[in-house]
Amino acid sequence: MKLQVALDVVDLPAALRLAHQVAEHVDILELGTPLVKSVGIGAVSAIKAAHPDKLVFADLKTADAGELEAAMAFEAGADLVTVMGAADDDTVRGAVAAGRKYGKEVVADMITVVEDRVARIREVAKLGVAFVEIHAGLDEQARPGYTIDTLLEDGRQAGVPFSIAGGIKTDTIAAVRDAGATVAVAGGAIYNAPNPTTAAQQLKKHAA
Ligand SMILES: O=C(CO)[C@H](O)[C@H](O)COP(=O)(O)O
Repeated sequence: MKLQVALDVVDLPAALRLAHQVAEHVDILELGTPLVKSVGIGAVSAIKAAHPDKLVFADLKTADAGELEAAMAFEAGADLVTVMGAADDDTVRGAVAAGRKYGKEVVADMITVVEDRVARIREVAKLGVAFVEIHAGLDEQARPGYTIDTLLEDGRQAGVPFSIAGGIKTDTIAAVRDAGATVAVAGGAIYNAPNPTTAAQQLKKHAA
């Protein structure tokens, strides 16, 4: 299972600093949606230039104009880009078409899809995405009683390649691996840690 760090900071120096602190222990460097909105698509190029040996993931969460937005990320140097799994099928198809053109990959982010999630995961998988990200966003995580258990159960049932995002920590990452995820995404557990390097190292260790 790969470890993906979500660089959920809002300025480029902070993103470069965090990437530098954790790169040794992670496989994928994700530019979080707020970072891209704050800095612009050029942030993708800056992270890729600093870490050409890492997969760079642009979390655009595209909701429309899939081909155009995915192409922007790939032109900037992204290896993977997200499109909303809740978007129109043609938006997902458009992003996938851009992926084929650039030889890069598209991930369907299932954030906000809660009802019939397994059925929608299977539908978007057929549209040609590399994998789906089964995801509880920060607002959902903040609700009382939140756990990642339903994400893991849907991953087990879906029967397609998936990643998990939703507040993964050192005490839950092994369950993510055991559910069969190809990628575990961790944001807050790393960027909120007193020592992000140690946090990334510990997550990688618990995922092994
Ligand atoms: O895309 C995101 C929020 O929409 C986050 O990057 C993702 O949820 C990972 O961060 P965390 O581990 O803090 O949940």
